[in-house]
Amino acid sequence: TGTTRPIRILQFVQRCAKHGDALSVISAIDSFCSKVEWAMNVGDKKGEILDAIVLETRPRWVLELGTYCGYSTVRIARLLPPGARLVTIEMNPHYAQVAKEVIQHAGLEAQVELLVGSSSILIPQLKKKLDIEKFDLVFIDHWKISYLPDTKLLEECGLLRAGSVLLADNVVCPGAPDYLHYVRNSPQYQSQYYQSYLEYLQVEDGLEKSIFLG
Ligand SMILES: CNc1ncnc2c1ncn2[C@@H]1O[C@H](/C=C/CNC(=O)c2cc(-c3ccc(F)cc3)cc(O)c2O)[C@H](F)[C@H]1O
Ligand SMILES: [Mg+2]
Repeated sequence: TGTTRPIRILQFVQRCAKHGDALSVISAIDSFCSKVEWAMNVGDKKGEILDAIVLETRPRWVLELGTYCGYSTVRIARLLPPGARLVTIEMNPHYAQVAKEVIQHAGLEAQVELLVGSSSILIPQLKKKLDIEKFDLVFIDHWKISYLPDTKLLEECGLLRAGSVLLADNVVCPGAPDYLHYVRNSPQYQSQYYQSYLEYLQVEDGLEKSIFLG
């Protein structure tokens, strides 16, 4: 009984962050998760690398796998050019509801399409459902064992184009070894590791940026 960690994060955001101010939502979550309760958000250090890659990519269509509480959803959506859209997939309805309210508090609901369901079911439906051609940027942050199968599914569904950027969280901790081997050895990808730290801790982690070559 009682609340869940995502609910406690949402309550802190609703109490301490200014409605419509994405930066205050981001810093409220980082403050809560670094001082009160750790949570698996990409966090402030890796978040700065994520921000830089969103800005350099200037994406029109972004896909996020694993919404959780919506922290990285807000980080990405706040940096999108007008008309650009972020599709985020979350299979846990409780997490999805929390994320929906976090995204609303940040005032970014117009830029975000939050889909509740498993990526393996929803990815093949995206072209039909959302009139999408290809994704310019994919942020991968769901179950680590699902990174590789879902990357192959994106390829098979024709959702990547030459130049599409995949950005994967946690390639060191907890790690995604089969995914890392694939993107670093496949001739279809140009891959680069960005060393950083696990969210809110002094443990190494990093992001892997992989450009699909088509
Ligand atoms: C498989 N298809 C899915 N489709 C839609 N939503 C999904 C799917 N699979 C999961 N979800 C959804 O995506 C989320 C899952 C995120 C998993 N993330 C982590 O495990 C993760 C773990 C650590 C970590 C590091 C050190 C340590 F000591 C303990 C933990 C750090 C991180 O940054 C992480 O991202 C959500 F929970 C799940 O419903
Ligand atoms: Mg992560």
